[in-house]
Amino acid sequence: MSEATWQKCVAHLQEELPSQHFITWIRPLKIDAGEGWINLLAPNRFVRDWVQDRYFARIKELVGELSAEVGGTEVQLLIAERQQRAQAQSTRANASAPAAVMARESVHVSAEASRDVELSQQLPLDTGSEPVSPPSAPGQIVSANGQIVSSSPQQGNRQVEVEGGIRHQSSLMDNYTFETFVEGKSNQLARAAASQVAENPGRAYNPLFLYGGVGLGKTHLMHAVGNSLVQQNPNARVVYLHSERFVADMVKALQLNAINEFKRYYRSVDALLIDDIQFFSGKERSQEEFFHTFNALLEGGQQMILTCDRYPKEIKGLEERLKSRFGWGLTVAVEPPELETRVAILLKKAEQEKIPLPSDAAFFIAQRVRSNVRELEGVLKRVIASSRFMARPIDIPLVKESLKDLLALQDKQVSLDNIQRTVAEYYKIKISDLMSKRRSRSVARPRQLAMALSKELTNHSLPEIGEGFGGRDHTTVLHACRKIKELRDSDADIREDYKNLIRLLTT
Ligand SMILES: Nc1ncnc2c1ncn2[C@@H]1O[C@H](COP(=O)(O)OP(=O)(O)OP(=O)(O)O)[C@@H](O)[C@H]1O
Repeated sequence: MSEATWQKCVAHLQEELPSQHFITWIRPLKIDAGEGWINLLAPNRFVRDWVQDRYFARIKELVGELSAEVGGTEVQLLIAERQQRAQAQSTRANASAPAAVMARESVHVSAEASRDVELSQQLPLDTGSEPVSPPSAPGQIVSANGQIVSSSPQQGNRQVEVEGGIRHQSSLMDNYTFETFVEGKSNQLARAAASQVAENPGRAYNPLFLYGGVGLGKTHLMHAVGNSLVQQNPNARVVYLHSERFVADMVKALQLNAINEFKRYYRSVDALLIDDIQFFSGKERSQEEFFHTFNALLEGGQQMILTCDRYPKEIKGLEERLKSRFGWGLTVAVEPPELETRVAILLKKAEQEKIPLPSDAAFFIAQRVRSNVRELEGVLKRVIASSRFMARPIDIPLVKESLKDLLALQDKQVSLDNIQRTVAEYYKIKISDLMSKRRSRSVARPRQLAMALSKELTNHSLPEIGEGFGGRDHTTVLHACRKIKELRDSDADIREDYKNLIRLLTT
């Protein structure tokens, strides 16, 4: 392999890649070549890993084609850091241990890097306020023509075919769209805010901060915005990553003295989506870096969407200045979906799977799986699997059969007694008050709540519940359920009480 052939390869890459990517990753490569082998020498381990992960396959392909054109033999390609040259040569001399060996090594480096911040805190602090400049890309996944940039390969991992012929991975989950997101009271505001952001990135709400418990659709909404931005503008540089990945990238960049590339990369995006920012908690160096990134993006009018499992002010170990900045845009809660939304989600997911799901079966499942949507999806998958396995259509008997263990556990946990005891304790009244005929508000409201909870959390029929509450008629129970539903919409205290009681009874 001659220098001239390598230069041809470089020329191809220059055409295929966005210029900033070419300048950052390809141009610094030097070669060391001989008959039948070529060793790419990267200035540091960081560039080596990056090229290894994103460009190596394409380079290999080009080198093969170009050597064949000049009648050369098969070329063995390696990549190493410049200082590892001797080692790489000895590897080469010893055996044919090319790309794969190096590739494995790069995976190892990433894992090492995620050891996090204890290490990074010993490293020099760079307050980093240099201007935004063209992208380079630590630990990220970049499309060949820059049209999608995303991160965190453990996410979507879908292959994207892009102009220029290089295949890259993008981690925007393409099924997490607005179309596949079911709207209900619990997520209405978050859904509306996300659509606004998708329509007016950088202007509507910046940052958009979504918070709420696990598995409630925050990540889904975030990706929906990202997908929408890319759909509207295929050149939009949308970066999605988990906050742990941000930390790991930063640690790695510090270790490898490539912090400026790290900064440039994160500050050059059109939209930065960071999931589960509670992981920044206690990681001071990452917070420092993120703070500067945050400011640069905000100043540049680039959109940020952040998710967290709690309200920003409640994140312990997070700097006050970050907490206050998170509130500069819009902070919206995503709540656990109510029964009707759970049913709608199940029906939608079944439709996506092209499996008929009768609404009574959907209702049956939704009444029993209340904690979050991820769990709901898991249960539906189980039911679908049973249906396929037994070659039977989904109906309530099949659902009961496939969820036998789960239902048995639930029946044990939530009983009328349990509900009555919990409600009485919560309102500091006597259980006998719940059974009594007393009509004063301080007793009647808790009683109605307890009845509504019994309908929601147990499999008892209305007459059975009435019976369990001092022998009342089923219409009284029905009235209680309707009243509580109405109050949950109009009265914040009742809404809060209901939510707290559900939590007390189900966790
Ligand atoms: N309203 C919804 N409509 C359709 N699917 C939903 C909805 N809410 C959640 N999901 C689905 O539930 C699963 C979990 O959602 P997601 O990962 O977005 O939750 P999350 O709030 O980000 O949770 P975590 O904090 O655990 O990451 C996903 O498969 C998502 O598609």
